[in-house]
Amino acid sequence: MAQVRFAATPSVVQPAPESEDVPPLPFHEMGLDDRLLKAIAQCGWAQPTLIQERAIPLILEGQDVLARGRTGSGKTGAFAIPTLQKILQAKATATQQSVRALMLAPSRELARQIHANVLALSASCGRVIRAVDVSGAGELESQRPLLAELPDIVVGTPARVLAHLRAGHVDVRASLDILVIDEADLIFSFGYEADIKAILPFLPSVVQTVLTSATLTEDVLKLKKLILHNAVTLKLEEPSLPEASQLTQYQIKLEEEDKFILIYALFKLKLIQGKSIIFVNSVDRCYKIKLYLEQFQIPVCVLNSELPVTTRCHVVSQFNRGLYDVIVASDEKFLDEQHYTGKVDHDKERSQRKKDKESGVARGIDFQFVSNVINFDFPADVDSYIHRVGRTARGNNKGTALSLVSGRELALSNEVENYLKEQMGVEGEEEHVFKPYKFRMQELDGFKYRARDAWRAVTKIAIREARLKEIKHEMLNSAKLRAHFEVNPKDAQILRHDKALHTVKHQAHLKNVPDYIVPQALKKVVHVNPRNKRSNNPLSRPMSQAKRKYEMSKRDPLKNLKKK
Ligand SMILES: Nc1ncnc2c1ncn2[C@@H]1O[C@H](COP(=O)(O)OP(=O)(O)OP(=O)(O)O)[C@@H](O)[C@H]1O
Repeated sequence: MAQVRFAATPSVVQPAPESEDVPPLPFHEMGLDDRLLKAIAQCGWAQPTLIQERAIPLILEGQDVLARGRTGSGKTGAFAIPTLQKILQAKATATQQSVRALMLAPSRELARQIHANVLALSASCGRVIRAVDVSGAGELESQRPLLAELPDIVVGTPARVLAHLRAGHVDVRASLDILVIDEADLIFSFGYEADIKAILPFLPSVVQTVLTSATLTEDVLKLKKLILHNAVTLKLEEPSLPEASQLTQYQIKLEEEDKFILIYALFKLKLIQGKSIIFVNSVDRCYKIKLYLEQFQIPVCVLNSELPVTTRCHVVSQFNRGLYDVIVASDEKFLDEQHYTGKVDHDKERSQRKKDKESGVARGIDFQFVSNVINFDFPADVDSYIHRVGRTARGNNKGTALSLVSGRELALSNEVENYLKEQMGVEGEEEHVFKPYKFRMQELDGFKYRARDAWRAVTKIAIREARLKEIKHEMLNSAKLRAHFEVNPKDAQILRHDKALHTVKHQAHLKNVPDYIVPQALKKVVHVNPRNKRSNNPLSRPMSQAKRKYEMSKRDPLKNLKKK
């Protein structure tokens, strides 16, 4: 039956050393402060990733660095650790508090993540290091007090940081030691080039600069020329995705109906272990899968371009905290939104931005400890595949990717596999990067009828209602609209009591998996419905309402007492 089981909770593996004779340089041999080593250990980072091993010593030496590393290679730690070390060193002798590091990221989500990483890595330093994230959506003026305290590290999007510098909320000309521009290629795609240029006159004439990027585009090289001096370029010759020992990539050829039958069975029979992201190609499909899986009591959350940035951050943080095991993500239109970056589109960059059309969800956002990525719909191109699959097997963790490929998607999947084969140096027609996911679909016949029922129940109207419901929920919770609702409580009421939702027809039987539909081969390994067994408790057996009432009253000691 299911010959391949998904990876269990990820375990840590060693980073590949450059050659057999050169062992990786461990963190404790990098001359780092004990407080940092303690925090690194608390993050669970046993060994540096390749990019960390190379970049940390260079940045500590004071070199300008352009670090190209594949997605999930640990670039944030590569610049955050040496920055913190330098700040600790400087503060040991400094007499004045000042802003020493500026970290720019192309989106609020990424800025928030960098900030969270910096806080985690400085957790053992007590109050010695202060870091603020100014990328939030609030008023510029409200962040002024944060900057007035001269935090050691300021994190933000280029537009926000520039606005503060122009407003005179902070002056770093005499104090800044290090400038980091993370995801430099996205800085261009998101139209921040002009802001970066405008920031430069507010910086000291000489400042150590670190650029990180997943790709070395022309734009990134231009930026390197503009702001880096005698920089070392770390162009790690790694394939775009981790090697097979860290990331297992499976593929199964299935048409639409079999796709939804399979995911139902995989989740319901717990053949997938650990946290998973299911990728689809549109917002509608996102809700379709959510409403479909929810009928089987498989709780999932959604992430898509319609949700405001705060909600998206909230969803990712809930997922990271383990509140959900499954996220359904779609990436359509993600970057066309003004609110993603908090910035007006620049026409010039628009066409380029479209190329990145899925990086918003998939790229840069750090879903933690994702064991599996499932491509329910196959992505549109190689880049999208890499960005999606790059959400698992991050840092030194292991992961699995499973692509469900229909006949129409086969050509795309071959294209992606050929690209990966070339990158990984896999030769020969018979050799594959995508392992076949061997699942005998005919044994899922018992699941078919339930799956069809549930799939059909998710009508277009149900999807529209689900999307509307989420938007209404966002409006009711919007900080910006709160004042309006206080003055106009009727508006809030209307939103709350708008016409009843055409929710998906509730089919109680779908939540259980009767034993007779479980494939014979899996009966011994899966444990579904432990409550299916007849129990001695009469209340747990199916019974009419009248009978239940009678049983309840029989069990209620007070009622029994009264009768006596
Ligand atoms: N040395 C390490 N050991 C184990 N895990 C690590 C290590 N360094 C970083 N990680 C983890 O790996 C994940 C990816 O790190 P990070 O976000 O810095 O990657 P990235 O290269 O910036 O990726 P992207 O380009 O997609 O943003 C994070 O969850 C991080 O906690």
